[in-house]
Amino acid sequence: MIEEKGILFILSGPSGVGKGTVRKELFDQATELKYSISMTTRNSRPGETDGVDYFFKSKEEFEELIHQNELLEYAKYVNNYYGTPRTYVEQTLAAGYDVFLEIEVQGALQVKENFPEGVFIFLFPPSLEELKNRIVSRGTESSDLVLNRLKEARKEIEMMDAYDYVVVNDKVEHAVSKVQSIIQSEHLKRERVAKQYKKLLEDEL
Ligand SMILES: Nc1ncnc2c1ncn2[C@@H]1O[C@H](COP(=O)(O)OP(=O)(O)OP(=O)(O)O)[C@@H](O)[C@H]1O
Ligand SMILES: Nc1nc2c(ncn2[C@@H]2O[C@H](COP(=O)(O)O)[C@@H](O)[C@H]2O)c(=O)[nH]1
Repeated sequence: MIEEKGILFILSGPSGVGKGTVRKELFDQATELKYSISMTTRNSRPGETDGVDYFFKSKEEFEELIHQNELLEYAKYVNNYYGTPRTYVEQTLAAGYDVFLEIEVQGALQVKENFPEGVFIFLFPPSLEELKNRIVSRGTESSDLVLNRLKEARKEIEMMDAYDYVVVNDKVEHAVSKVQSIIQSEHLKRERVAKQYKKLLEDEL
């Protein structure tokens, strides 16, 4: 019997490139994906809701989750912790649903160690100048934090080669359509492999 597990998709890339925007648009269209809501110790931004955008935690609560091995991955990013709840991801994949993570690069590399079969997508900005414009125009960070995020972005872009796919977020609809094509083709790939495997088993019997 072939196990029908879901596929883990990881969308990553520098702050401000548009990961959240692309993910929200994708989810408006692709209802079969399950989004894993992250934990964070950063303060909520206006309009963000606990349990929808993030699970907001204190530093102590987050460190306890680390200690209890409750996180699939976590990273300290510009003075705050961010992490992915392990149980949700493992149970949802085991139930046969695809899971979608939207996380920064250190975390994505940790996931790759434990889930090498995951599909890793790097969202790339049209230019560094445009990346800066996007973070600044979002208006959620002070100028110090914008600089820290841009410094981090340079390091993150250097890790791009570790990903399976690179998608340029020039126009949101283009980027979303490329991510949708990646999802479809990964399903076709796995169906093909499963068929070959089934045939191999039948031939052996
Ligand atoms: N293709 C695009 N063209 C122009 N602006 C965009 C595009 N994609 C996203 N933006 C804008 O850029 C800003 C940053 O986008 P978003 O918050 O989605 O980035 P992010 O990668 O999720 O950031 P972070 O990692 O900091 O959470 C937002 O103001 C968003 O509206
Ligand atoms: N390693 C992880 N990174 C995460 C997770 N959830 C979000 N993120 C990333 O953190 C930065 C900053 O996010 P912001 O909401 O403060 O702008 C960004 O790159 C997110 O994608 C996670 O669970 N693990």
